[in-house]
Parts: sequence; C-alpha cells; structure tokens
Amino acid sequence: MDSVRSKDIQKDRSMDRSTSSGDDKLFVEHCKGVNGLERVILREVRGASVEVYLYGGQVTSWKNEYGEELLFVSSKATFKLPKAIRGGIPICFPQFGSHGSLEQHGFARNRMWSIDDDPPPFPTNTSNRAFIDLILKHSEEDVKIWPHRYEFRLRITLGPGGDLMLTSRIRNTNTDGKSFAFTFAYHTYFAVSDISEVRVEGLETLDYLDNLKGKERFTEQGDAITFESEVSVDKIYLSTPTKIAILDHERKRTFVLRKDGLPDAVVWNPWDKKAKAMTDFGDEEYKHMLCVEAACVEKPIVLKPGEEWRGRQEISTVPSSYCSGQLDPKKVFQSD
Ligand SMILES: O=P(O)(O)OC[C@H]1O[C@@H](O)[C@H](O)[C@@H](O)[C@@H]1O
Repeated sequence: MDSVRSKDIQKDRSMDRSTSSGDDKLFVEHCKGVNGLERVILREVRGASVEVYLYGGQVTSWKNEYGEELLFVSSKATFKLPKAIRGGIPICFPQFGSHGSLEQHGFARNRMWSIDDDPPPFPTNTSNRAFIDLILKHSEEDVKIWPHRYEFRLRITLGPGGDLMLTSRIRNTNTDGKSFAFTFAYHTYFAVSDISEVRVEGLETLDYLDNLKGKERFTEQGDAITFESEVSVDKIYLSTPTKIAILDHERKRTFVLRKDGLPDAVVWNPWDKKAKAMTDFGDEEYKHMLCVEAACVEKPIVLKPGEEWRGRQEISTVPSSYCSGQLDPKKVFQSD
C-alpha cells in the first residue's frame, strides 16, 4: 500500500550502514533479561533508555533522562512463556481483545520475535541512532490457528529527545492469493502517580464501544475523561484524533500520544475487582497505571497478497503545570 520513493531508499541504505559501526553499541545493547530472555536496551546520549524483549516484541521499560520509569510493568509480571508480559507495550495482533475467534489479543504478544538484521528500506530521521528492528513471521503452528502467511516488521526507536516511536509494517505474504483481515493495538501501559489524578484529553464527545456492556456503542459526554467512579473502564473510542494527551496532575507530567494508521484508541483500567482476579497483577496496582492504546478495532485492516500496512505510535512527555483550557493536545505539541 505504501510506496517508498527511491530517494528515501538511498537515504535509508546509508543510514543502515552507519548503524553497524562500533560506537552504535553505545546506543543498542543486546543482553539477557528476566529469566534469561533475550533483551535489547536502547540508550540515548542524554540518558533516556528503552528495554525491549524479543518475547512478544515487547517494550518493557521507557525511562526519561532522569532515569524515571514512564511505563508500568506489574510486580507480578511472569516473563515466562506462554503468558504475555503484564505491562510495557504488548502488541495485539492479529486480533484485538475478543473481537474474533483467536485467543484474547492475538498471538504476537506471546511469540518469540527475531532481530531483523536486514530490514527493507525505511524512511527515518537520520539523527535517530537508538533503534532496533524486529520481525515476526508465521510459523507452521500458527498457520493452523490463523491460516495466513505474513511478515510483521517492528521498528522501535528512542529519539534524541527521549521520544519512543514504534512503527509496524505488516505484509501479506500468502501464496494462495488470499487476502487477510486483522485488528491491532499498541497496548501501552502508562505509569501514573494516582489514577484519580489523571485526565485524558482528545477523546471527549467521541463515540465508543463499551467492552463492559457487550461492546454497545455510546457517545462520551462532558469534558476530558477522568477516573473517579471506582469502576473499571474498558472503552474503545472510535475515529479519534491523531493526538491524545494523558495528564498526570500529581506528577506534573503529560504524556502525548501521536498515532498514524490507527483510527481507534482503547482506554483501560481494571480497577480493584478485576485487578484481584488477575494473577499477574497486584491488587493495588490499578492505581498506578492507565492503558491508552493506539488501535484499529472497529474496521479491520484488509491486505491482499503483497500489500503492506503501516501503523505508527509515538509517545513523548512534557512537563504539565497547565490548567484547564491550556490542555489542548495541539498546544502540547507546539511547545515540543
Ligand atoms: O488480560 P489481557 O488479556 O492482557 O487484557 C487486558 C485488557 O486489555 C484491554 O485492551 C482490553 O480492552 C480489556 O478488555 C482487557 O481486559
């Protein structure tokens, strides 16, 4: 679907060569993580870092230049196959949630991904040195549950300013002429000081499907979304703007999420009852996390053989000591 111009191809090739030089070890370190699982650490000169597990192709840590953790990972996360790691940024593919016949959130989050040493050209900003390319392909086992061949390439980049970018490129490699359809999400767990101090801006007045009410469609009323009603929240906002802001008043920090190719956004917090029912989640941890997920759920993406889809999420933080009215996500970006 996306065509890449030859100029971009040349630029990318020269960049890909530069990333194999010795000093790039400063930016990309390969090591073992919890339970001996393969892990990659991306570092930027000012001190920001990102950790990625090949298990699930999953980001499990994103720290700013002061070493503060910006993502939530449960203290009870197992880091053990076949359970997905609870926290960070699980990849939901080829199915979001229970919207289909596959296991919840699809299988990409509990498969072992590989490093993609020779990714096809990729138009990127040449100042980005800290990035890793991962790939997941169909296995003969998976073809039995989802009868399609695909190549899923994931580039994870830590920008010089500490921004975290994830770009997915999914290609239909079926040889039987069949198209396939999938739904998708970057299931990002943001770390927050106290859920009752958090507001989400950019989703007000939109339609959403309520997962807790049989996926029925409603329209969000009122101002920005807050979490004080002492019940779990599990909503799929439809056709959302490309920028969403998550404001943590207590910590005076705003997360800014930008997305492309992903029209929907899921907001999830399990609250206390569901938290207690999850074996890999602490009873009180719901207070310190909020999932805001760039997603494509309502209208599945359909790819013909040879076609490729791209979906991108970029997250960054800005200090927030704003008061209401200044919280327009566009303004947050302009000050970036
Ligand atoms: O426990 P899981 O499979 O990781 O899912 C967690 C939650 O993920 C959210 O994205 C879904 O909207 C919720 O319905 C779900 O409960």
